[in-house]
Amino acid sequence: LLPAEITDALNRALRLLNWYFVPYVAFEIPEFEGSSINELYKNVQLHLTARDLCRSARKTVLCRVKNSTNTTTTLAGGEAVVETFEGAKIWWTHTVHGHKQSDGGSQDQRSYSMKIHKRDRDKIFPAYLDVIRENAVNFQHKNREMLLYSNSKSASFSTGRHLWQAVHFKHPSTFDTIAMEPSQLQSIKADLDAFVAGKEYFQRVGRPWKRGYLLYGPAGSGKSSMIAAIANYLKWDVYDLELTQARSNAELKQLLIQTTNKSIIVIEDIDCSASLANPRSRRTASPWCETPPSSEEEGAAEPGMRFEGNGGRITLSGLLNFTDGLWSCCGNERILIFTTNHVEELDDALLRPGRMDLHIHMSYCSFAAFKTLVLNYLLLESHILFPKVEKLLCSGARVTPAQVSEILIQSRDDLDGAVQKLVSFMEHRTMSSSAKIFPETLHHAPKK
Ligand SMILES: Nc1ncnc2c1ncn2[C@@H]1O[C@H](COP(=O)(O)OP(=O)(O)OP(=O)(O)O)[C@@H](O)[C@H]1O
Repeated sequence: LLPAEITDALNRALRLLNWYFVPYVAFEIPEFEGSSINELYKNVQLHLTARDLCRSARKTVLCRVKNSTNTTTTLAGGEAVVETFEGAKIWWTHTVHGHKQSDGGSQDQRSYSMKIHKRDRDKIFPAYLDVIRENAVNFQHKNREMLLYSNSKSASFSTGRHLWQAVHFKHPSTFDTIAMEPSQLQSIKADLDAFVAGKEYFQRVGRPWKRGYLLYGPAGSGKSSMIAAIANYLKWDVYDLELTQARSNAELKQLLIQTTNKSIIVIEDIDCSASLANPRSRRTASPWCETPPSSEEEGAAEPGMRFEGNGGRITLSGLLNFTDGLWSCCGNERILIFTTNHVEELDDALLRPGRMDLHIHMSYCSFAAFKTLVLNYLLLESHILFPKVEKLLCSGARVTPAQVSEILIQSRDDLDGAVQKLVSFMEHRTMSSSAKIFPETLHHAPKK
C-alpha cells in the first residue's frame, strides 16, 4: 500500500539497523554454481574433514569410494561446527534441501554456510580461504591411491605421449618395518619433514624445492624397501626411471618434465645403468670416448659419466641438470633417489658435495636392525640367544637384512628354531677381520 520510495527507504533503514545490531555476516557456498561444480564447496568439505572438525558434530556422513581403503567423514545436513582462525570464530553449517526437478524427480541441493563476525572480515579474506584450499589439496593428496610410474618402451618422444605408464602402488614397507639404526631412521624422517615443510625456506634461499638422496649398500640391505617406506611416509607417487629406455638428454628431459609435483624419481642401480661406471677407467677403456665429443658433450659440466641408452647417450650432467641446473625450475617438490650397490664405482661428480643432499648407507644387519626384524617377523622382543647374536654381529658377521628376513619367514612357526638358525648362519658368516662393519651410516653432504 505504500509508495515505492517509502518502502525503499524503510528497507534501507532496516538494513542499516540490521548492520548495526547484528554483528555477524554469513556466506553461502553452494555445491553447484549453475551447472558447474563449485570448487570451494569441495574444498570446505575436505578442509573440515582434514581438521577433524566433523568429530564434534552429532551426525556425520561416512563415505568410501569403490576399491579404496580410505573412509572420509563429512557433516550431515543441518549440522554445525565451529573453528577458530587467528582468533576469529567461524561457524560452519551444512544445509541439504530436497529440490524438485522439472522431470518430476528430486535432487539434493547442498551448501555450506560460513558465519563470521563482521569485524573479522579482513582476517578471513583471503587468508582463511587460502588455508582451506591448501588443507583440502593436502588432504586429498594424502588420501588418494598412490601410483608407481615406469617409463614405457612404447613412449612416443616425438609427440610427448605415453612416456610413463602407471600402476597402483601398494607396498607394505614403512619406517616401522625398516630394520636400521633408530637414530639413522630418525634422521631420514627429520630430513623428509624439513624438506616437505620447507617451501618458504627454499624460496627464500633461491633453491629449487628438490632433494637428492643416494642410497648405497650391499644387495638385500633394504634400498628398495627404504624407497617404498619414504613414498608411503610422504604419500607421494614414485617414478621408476629406467635410463636405458631414454636415448638422449633431450628424451630424459621430456621424461623428467612430465613427472608431477610431490613425487619421488628413482634411478635404481645407477652403477649398472652406466655403460662404464668409473670415469677414470672409462676414459681409457670406453670405445665411444675415442670418438670426438659432440658440442653438447663438450659443453657438459660433467663429461665423465654417460649412460648408453638405445643407441644414444645420456650424460650425467644431463641428469643432474634436473636437480640443480636450469631444468630444475621445472616442477617442485621432487625427491630424486639414486641407488647403488657399488658406491665406489660412482662418478665423483655425483658424489661431490651439494649434488646428492643426503647419502644414506644401507648396511649389513646391526644388532638394532636384527632386533627390529625379529620383533616384526616373530613378535619376539628378547631371547636367550640375543647376547650371542649381538656378539656375532659386532665381531664381523656380515648378514644382510634380506638374509635374516628370509630365515625368519621360513621358520616363523618355531621361534627358538628361527633364532638358533640365525645364530648358525651368522657363525658361518663371521669374518676374522676386525674391520669396522658399520661405519658412519648417514651423512649430509657438506653444504656448497
Ligand atoms: N633394512 C631392511 N629392513 C627390513 N626389511 C629388509 C631390509 N632390507 C631388506 N629387507 C627385506 O629383504 C627384501 C629385499 O630387500 P630390498 O629389495 O629392499 O633390498 P635392496 O638393497 O634394494 O636389494 P638390491 O640391491 O638387490 O635391489 C625386502 O623385501 C625386505 O623384505
